[in-house]
Amino acid sequence: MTRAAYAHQVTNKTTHALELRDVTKRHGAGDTAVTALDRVSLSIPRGTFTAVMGPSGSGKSTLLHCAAGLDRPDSGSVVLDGHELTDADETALTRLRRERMGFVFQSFNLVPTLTVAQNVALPLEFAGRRVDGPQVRGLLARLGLGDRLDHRPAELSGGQQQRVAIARAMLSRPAVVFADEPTGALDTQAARDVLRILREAVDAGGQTIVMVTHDPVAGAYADAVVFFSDGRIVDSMTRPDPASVAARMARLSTPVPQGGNVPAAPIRQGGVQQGGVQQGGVRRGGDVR
Ligand SMILES: Nc1ncnc2c1ncn2[C@@H]1O[C@H](COP(=O)(O)OP(=O)(O)OP(=O)(O)O)[C@@H](O)[C@H]1O
Repeated sequence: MTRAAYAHQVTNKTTHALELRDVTKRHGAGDTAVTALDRVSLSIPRGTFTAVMGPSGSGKSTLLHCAAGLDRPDSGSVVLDGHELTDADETALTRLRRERMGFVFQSFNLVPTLTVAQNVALPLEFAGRRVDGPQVRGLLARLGLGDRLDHRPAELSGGQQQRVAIARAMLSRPAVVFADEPTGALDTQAARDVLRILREAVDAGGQTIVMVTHDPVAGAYADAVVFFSDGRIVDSMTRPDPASVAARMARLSTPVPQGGNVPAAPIRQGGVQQGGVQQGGVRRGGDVR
């Protein structure tokens, strides 16, 4: 999908693949309780690539876990592909994860005893769905792994293993692919290859990707970057470039001087809408909860 089509699509609210409304999640109890997500609202249109960034401990993983039904929010709503996750029981959540979500992790999480082709087919087999052999081979060939079908993960480079994991996540064309630091364990060239593949999956394949990353270069491959700090969305950026993302991250990571305020970048409310990451927390004055 072109960026113009992306901008057009966000005007239609029914096209959201994922919607979080006022999601709050606390970890622990009593004096040691941590509010990892503090009334977070976020809408992700279908066919878009969103990066989630922020300092360590800002709530990114908790967001991903709540969005994928791996963690239950204390309050608020999570709707994925039209299904409310917060009401669903464990069986329903497992089915939703198998049928409508794909996952890509930093550490690839391939099964070492299975071949590349078997790893890619595994989620469909778990879901009891027919595996289309030519489709698996075609997908792996497009990802440059056509001659690696019968290899085991240990016989592949890190970049190749991550491409297998991407094929595994995308084979069933899930409503949302969640990627948690997908380039974190890769060298620069392999990371670029993986990011290009993710970008292509959105542009040519119409996939929806939500990616947590610390890397401004990776974030710049997305259509929009959402910045977290202390469990809240504090900014977003459309058409990101590495320098702007790095500058914003640097400001978020700057410790607050005693009695002082963190210098905040102006929130570009129009830009938020255009980029398709719609935040329920945008107030009239343009600041974000
Ligand atoms: N299971 C848990 N029990 C207690 N506190 C937790 C738990 N998981 C996360 N936290 C706390 O919640 C806050 C948000 O954590 P989270 O892992 O979501 O942050 P993050 O932005 O993903 O961090 P990182 O970039 O370091 O992975 C942190 O203060 C963290 O210490």
